Amino acid sequence: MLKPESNAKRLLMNTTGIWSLEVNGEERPIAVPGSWNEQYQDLCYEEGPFTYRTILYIPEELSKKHVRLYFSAVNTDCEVYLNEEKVGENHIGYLPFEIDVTGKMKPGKNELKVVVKNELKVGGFPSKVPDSGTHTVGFFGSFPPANFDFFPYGGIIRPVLVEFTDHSRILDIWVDTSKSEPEKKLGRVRVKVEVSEEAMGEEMKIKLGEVEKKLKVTDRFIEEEFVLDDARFWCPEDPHLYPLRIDLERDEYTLDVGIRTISWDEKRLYLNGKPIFLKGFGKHEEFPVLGQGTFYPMMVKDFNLLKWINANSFRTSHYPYSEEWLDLADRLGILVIDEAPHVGITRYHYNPETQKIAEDNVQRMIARDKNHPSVIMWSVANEPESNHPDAESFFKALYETAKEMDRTRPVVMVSMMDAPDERTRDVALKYFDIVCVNRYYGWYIYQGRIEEGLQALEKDIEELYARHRKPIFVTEFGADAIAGIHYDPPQMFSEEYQAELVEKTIRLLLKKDYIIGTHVWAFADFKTPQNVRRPILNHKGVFTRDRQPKLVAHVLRRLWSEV
Ligand SMILES: O=C(O)[C@H]1O[C@@H](Oc2ccc([N+](=O)[O-])cc2)[C@H](O)[C@@H](O)[C@@H]1O
Repeated sequence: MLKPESNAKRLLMNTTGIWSLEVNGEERPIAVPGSWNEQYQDLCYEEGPFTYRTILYIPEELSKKHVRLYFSAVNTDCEVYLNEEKVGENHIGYLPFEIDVTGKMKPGKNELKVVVKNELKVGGFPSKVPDSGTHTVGFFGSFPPANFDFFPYGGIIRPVLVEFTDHSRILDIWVDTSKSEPEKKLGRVRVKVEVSEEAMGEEMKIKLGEVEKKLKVTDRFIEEEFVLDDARFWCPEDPHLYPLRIDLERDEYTLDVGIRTISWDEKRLYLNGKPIFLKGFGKHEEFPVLGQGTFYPMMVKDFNLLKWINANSFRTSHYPYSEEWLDLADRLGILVIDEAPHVGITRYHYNPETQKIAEDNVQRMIARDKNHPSVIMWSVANEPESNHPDAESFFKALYETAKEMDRTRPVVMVSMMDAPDERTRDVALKYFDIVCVNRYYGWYIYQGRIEEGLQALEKDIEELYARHRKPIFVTEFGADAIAGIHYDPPQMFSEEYQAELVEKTIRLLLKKDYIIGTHVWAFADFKTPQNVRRPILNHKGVFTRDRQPKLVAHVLRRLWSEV
């Protein structure tokens, strides 16, 4: 599935703006994209279902085109109706889905209706804590009872687009540069294009940079290889993109291609044959008032801050982000660990039906993001209950699903398990290419005792390496700091404590030659469900929720300029 594009042969209509939301038979204005929870106080904790409506006006000539509705993301379960006819449904958030409505758009006025429910479900997506009784403590008494640590925002969170094309059209494009030889500056770009039946017999032009190939379309799938001498390899220092242009007689599509290779061995991760160390963060796509609604200034600001702080990467914890994040990452040279919307997976997910859904989610993420040079790794889940015996076959299947679609990138699962305590033994981590772990020494354990925490961390990491003999990526560590709180000697929740813990953890991990990266949790403060550990926000941000630096930001900026 290709992201809709506007060009000389394709027309794109954006429905962004004020839609109508029906709540208990009453109509209210609602912004799309956005989350309902932050636009109305009385809807803050509501799961719906709520009915969204908007009107689409279509000129007559466009109603005869191939028409596709593209929902960039709806959280979470939804049914879509066009002029009162049900045209589609979708059941996972954070991933796009398309609906072919060719022949169903009338000239003039059309009503688009979307019924959305954002229900937390035990064993479902989004995941609910199995026991959410009011007398349980800590996260298990959270409200709303999300089985994860960020606010479960609902609604049409990303743009809804209507794309008009000819019936003869380009359906998908795959780009593979993994056979390139960086030492020889030799770029090999394999391009595969899928077209509709109607394109058969047409002439196609495929142009990469200055090289153009012409051919006659005789098959739904067309494959070509471009060989470039003296290629500019895409990397954080020089994120060079070559425009790839596909032309049919009645359709066209342009995609930016970065030529680069990814590889790994027992100890290291390599970009273009050279070891790369990942410096950066886990983060969230959320903001006051907007909830999880797409918001472009925040993306530009966050990339600006990533550059300012000398980071080279981030993880799209704990769901795929808006596609524009990846377009910007390609352009600016930031590496991305792309994570499936699988957070809070428990033993209640380990059944064939849910496994099928999870496999589908992984496939949909890879289908969406496969062509981005910035995506360096696929993560199939964050912190599942992976010490449960049934986790083994579940995650093995997700690993294989990802590998079947893409053998060129490492596939990982982010584990909070496999610590020295035998009860945390991870049964699935062994299947993955790189060992990714989240560790909170000096925070949840060894509270207030940074030095002892570091010793325990070192032992833990050494044991992990001895068990797995694979590169280790510490995908989370950190401490809450409430901006403006200072304390000496450093106390938990002070800016000093966070700065010391983060700096010392990174310095310790840098000494191990099998550590391929350290990602601080988190980039910025973010809203969570209500519970005793969270004064409205998770305060582990290196930046505040409105993107101002805490003390640790200055420390990281200096540290990361040296490594
Ligand atoms: O807690 C955090 O700040 C972050 O850590 C991770 O979740 C944990 C929650 C509790 C414990 N614990 O009690 O040990 C450890 C980890 C999650 O990946 C992340 O979404 C969350 O925001």
